[in-house]
Amino acid sequence: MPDRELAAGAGTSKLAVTFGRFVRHKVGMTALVVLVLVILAAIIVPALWTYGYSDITPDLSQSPSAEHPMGTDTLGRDLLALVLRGMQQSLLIAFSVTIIACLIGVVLGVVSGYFGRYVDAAVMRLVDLVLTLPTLALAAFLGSVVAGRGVSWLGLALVLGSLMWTSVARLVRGVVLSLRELAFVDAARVMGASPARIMFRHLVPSVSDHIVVAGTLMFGVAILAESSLSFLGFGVQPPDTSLGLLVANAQSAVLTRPWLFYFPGLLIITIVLSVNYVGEGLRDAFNPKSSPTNPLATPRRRRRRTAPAQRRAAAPAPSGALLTLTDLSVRFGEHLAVDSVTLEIQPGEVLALVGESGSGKSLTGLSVLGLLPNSAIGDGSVRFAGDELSDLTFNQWRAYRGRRIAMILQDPSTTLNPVLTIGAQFLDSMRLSGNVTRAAARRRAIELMESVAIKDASARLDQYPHQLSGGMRQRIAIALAMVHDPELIIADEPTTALDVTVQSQVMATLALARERTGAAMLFITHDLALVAGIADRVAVMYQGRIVEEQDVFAIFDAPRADYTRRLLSLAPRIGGGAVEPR
Ligand SMILES: Nc1ncnc2c1ncn2[C@@H]1O[C@H](COP(=O)(O)OP(=O)(O)OP(=O)(O)O)[C@@H](O)[C@H]1O
Repeated sequence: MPDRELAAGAGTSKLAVTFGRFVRHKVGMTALVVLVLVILAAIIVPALWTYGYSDITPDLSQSPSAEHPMGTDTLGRDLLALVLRGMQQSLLIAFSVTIIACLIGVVLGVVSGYFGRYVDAAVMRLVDLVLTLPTLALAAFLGSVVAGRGVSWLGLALVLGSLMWTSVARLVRGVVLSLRELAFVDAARVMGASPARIMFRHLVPSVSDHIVVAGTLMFGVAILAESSLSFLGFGVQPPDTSLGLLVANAQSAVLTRPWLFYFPGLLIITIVLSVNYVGEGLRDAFNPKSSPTNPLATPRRRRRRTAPAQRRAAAPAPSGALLTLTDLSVRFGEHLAVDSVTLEIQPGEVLALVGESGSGKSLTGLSVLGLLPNSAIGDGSVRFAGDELSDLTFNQWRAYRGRRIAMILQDPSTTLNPVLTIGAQFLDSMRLSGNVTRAAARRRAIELMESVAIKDASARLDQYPHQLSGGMRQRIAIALAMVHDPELIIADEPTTALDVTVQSQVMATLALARERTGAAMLFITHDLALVAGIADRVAVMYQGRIVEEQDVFAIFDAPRADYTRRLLSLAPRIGGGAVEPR
């Protein structure tokens, strides 16, 4: 985990962390500087420059000189003054198009994603319809209508904006579809919030990063669209000008007076490339995991390290531990959620990580798989079988996730894909490690399901998760985690979402599956009673720190930390008796 981020992010908000990431994105930052310079030039220089864009000088068709740095056109107008005016108009139109398209796209996207069903179908058909329209031809037609009525740049921006919103609408709809089922939306509903409030107060801010990136990229497209329209004669009309119009006017003079063509052409390229690179930088800054080649995800000092294949053969950690966490910290702005956690798990060992809600257990587990939330800033070392994991790239992670380290999460109803049959989910998982025939996958899936006590496994393979009970779903999640015979299983509160009677069956299944494969396990729970039946060692976590770590017998017989004693006093006694280690 990038410690530079920790330094940059300590005591700062998510926005500041994102800004810090963007500032370190060299390409994005360089592009932003270029873009700002271009915009400043378009705003400031016309007021300082000797010539106005409509001034006629006696210097006809002059090549660049000290008097006219970009030369003059056939009418004697100074090209620098024209280019500056062209930049103003092109930037103004592109900016307006972006705002209009984003407004339409966000409103339709969020409404479509939130209401779903008929509303969604109607909006999506509208999107399809607009996508089938030949945008440029239609914009040319509408542009000529508005231009004919003397409508200015705003008319052109309205025409383009009303044709270019579809990508934003589809993006926002997709994100809202996945967000609307989350608990915070239900909570807002329960509090009596109106749909409009839920959409624009709760959902739109959650997609703001997507909107900013999409808007930036659209700005580049809008510059090109305006230039193309003006080039075709349907955009900005003389005596005013734009970059596209200047290029169009220079067409016939490319060989005789090339400066008329090169300067506005180069500016269009510069602006569009800069905007695109700024968009790329923003995307990486908002979501460092989004790009496998994102330099922010793999700081340079870490990229020098060996590839996973080489590291697999590397010597194990000196202690022989399978997993070693050293000084692991996770921070959200000023909040230190995990504070210098150091832990070891030996091959085949079960370490229980116990603590109350919010103590940092899940974040510790997620750190092992490099799956921290985007807003989290992590630091410290995670060594697995001698390999340092904290600096892997997206592709390098694939050698570990699901294959060598498996994770079982709290709620099987959300971890299993609701639209795939159980059989398809086994097949998908098995294909991670190479091609496997359907028949072979089916045989192995049945074997795995029987090993977690699923009766009638063959018939279950054709069912969907919603057709199974909660306990069955979690046992299938355990079987899925075992597909690749992982060396380490991270089980994060695997029974919390189940009712008490099913809990013990699932725990027994988990213990059996682990014993059968000999995998080590990090068992995360807030329930000390569960720990007794499965763990070899217990680490107790409180407010982000490990306050005690002992053998499972010692934890129950002679707890050292006050907090552990308090936890023990709260642990339920099955049948009223004491909690017994296994
Ligand atoms: N995405 C996030 N943004 C901000 N804070 C977060 C985020 N995820 C977790 N936290 C904070 O980090 C702390 C530890 O969270 P974590 O999920 O690791 O706790 P936990 O011990 O696993 O609790 P639980 O069993 O309730 O999940 C909590 O204070 C939580 O509020």
